Amino acid sequence: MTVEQARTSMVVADKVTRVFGRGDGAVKALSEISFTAEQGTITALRGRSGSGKTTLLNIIGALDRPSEGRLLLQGEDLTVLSEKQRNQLRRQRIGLIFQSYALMPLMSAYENVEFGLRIAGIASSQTRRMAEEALEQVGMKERMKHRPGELSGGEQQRVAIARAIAHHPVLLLADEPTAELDSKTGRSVIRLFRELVDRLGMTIIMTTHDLSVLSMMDQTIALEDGHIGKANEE
Ligand SMILES: Nc1ncnc2c1ncn2[C@@H]1O[C@H](COP(=O)(O)OP(=O)(O)OP(=O)(O)O)[C@@H](O)[C@H]1O
Repeated sequence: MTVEQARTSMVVADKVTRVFGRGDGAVKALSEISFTAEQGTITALRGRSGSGKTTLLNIIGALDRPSEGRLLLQGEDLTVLSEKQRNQLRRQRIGLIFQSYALMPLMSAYENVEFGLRIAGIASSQTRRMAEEALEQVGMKERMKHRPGELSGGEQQRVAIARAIAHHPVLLLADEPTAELDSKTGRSVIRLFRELVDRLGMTIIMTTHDLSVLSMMDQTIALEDGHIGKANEE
């Protein structure tokens, strides 16, 4: 990796190691993981349960810090930032999608997205326009008055995606975004990801167990027990 590459890539993981606990009880969840994700691409982190996917995603999303190694976002080393700086960076530049959607059941789709923007500190004069725009981008504007319980799993996931992209992040991180969906709906979520990449220039990193979506990725990083797996060499 040249210095120039490190500066221009969206994400650079440089020998990222994460150890939980100390002494005899210590667990090495990640061991010297290095990879690069370029702007405008979709990367899958795949591997069995316990292989370290979520731990790595949390470090990329500045929710956690490596024990050793560096994580660069747009050339900036996240590992040297204070917690306050990391929170601010996450609010401005990163969108997060969780497996279980994490939508508020008593709020409509629109209110869920708008609430997310308010929490992110967006001025109230802007939140309506930004929430509607995000719901439009995921094809949910017509159904935005519905509550999550009145929507299908695929539609709920679209609302969760709208909430994650409404503040215009450069990087979208998704933990098992297709796990709760049937394979057809799962593929349509990945097609939506592709549109976000092509139309908005977003960069997406997602974890998955789902082999059927891997052909739709630009890059797959296989993890095995916290190491980069042999599958990457195939
Ligand atoms: N906070 C923690 N404290 C201690 N050990 C942890 C912690 N978080 C993760 N681990 C351990 O680190 C390893 C990797 O876990 P991780 O959740 O990253 O795997 P994963 O590939 O995302 O699994 P899954 O697909 O089940 O979510 C596991 O052995 C796990 O038990």
